[in-house]
Amino acid sequence: TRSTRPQRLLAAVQKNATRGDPRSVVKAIDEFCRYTEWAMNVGDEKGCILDSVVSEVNPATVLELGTYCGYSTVRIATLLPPDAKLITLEFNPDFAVIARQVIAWAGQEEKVHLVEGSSGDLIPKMKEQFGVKSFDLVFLDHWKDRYLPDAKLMEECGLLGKGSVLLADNVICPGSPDYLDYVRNSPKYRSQYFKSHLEYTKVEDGLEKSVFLG
Ligand SMILES: CNc1ncnc2c1ncn2[C@@H]1O[C@H](/C=C/CNC(=O)c2cc(-c3ccc(F)cc3)cc(O)c2O)[C@H](F)[C@H]1O
Ligand SMILES: [Mg+2]
Repeated sequence: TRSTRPQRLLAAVQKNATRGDPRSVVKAIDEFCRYTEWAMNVGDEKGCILDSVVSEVNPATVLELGTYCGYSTVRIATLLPPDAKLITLEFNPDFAVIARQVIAWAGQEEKVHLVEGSSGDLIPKMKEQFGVKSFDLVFLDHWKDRYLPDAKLMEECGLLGKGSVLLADNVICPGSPDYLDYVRNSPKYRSQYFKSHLEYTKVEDGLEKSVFLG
């Protein structure tokens, strides 16, 4: 039967990227998505904004919601110190299988813990099961209607400390209006919009960076 888009993306990585070289993995995916087949990775333009926020926060613990093929997982992991931990959640097993191989090709397995399951089920287990006290950085890139409920769930589970940073993809396209309204108007957050474009297109999109004030 016909291959899936993630399978074709992985094949492009294994064909064009150098094993153990994360930058070549990122470049191979961006070229595949720009010139062969679009896929919903954060991409190169928004990826640079992601990189600058990761470098600024210099997080010891990171949570990513929505691994997909592992593109942003690799971008983030590459910038983390060796003892830092990146937990990424993905509930589609077919995507998880691909993401694990992309992360391995980039040589980032040590820093990445890909957990299969739903954020709604796993967030409440972060403390006891993964020994996480709080997350220094959370990258939200899963179903857009789940950004708000999961942000509130992380608050309720005590996973956000003073200074924790939420960075959300796609706040314009496809958009997450209820989340945007919440973080921009809640006294618990200081929020900032980074205008950019939808990956590999000229359509407007952007990232919202929201610092939890505790
Ligand atoms: C709900 N809890 C979840 N827990 C674990 N994994 C999850 C959960 N929910 C989803 N996943 C997992 O996270 C991923 C979901 C990514 C969704 N992303 C998008 O839809 C998305 C869409 C566009 C887009 C823009 C314009 C257009 F014309 C078409 C598409 C652009 C983007 O950058 C996106 O990120 C994965 F697929 C799903 O299994
Ligand atoms: Mg996205």
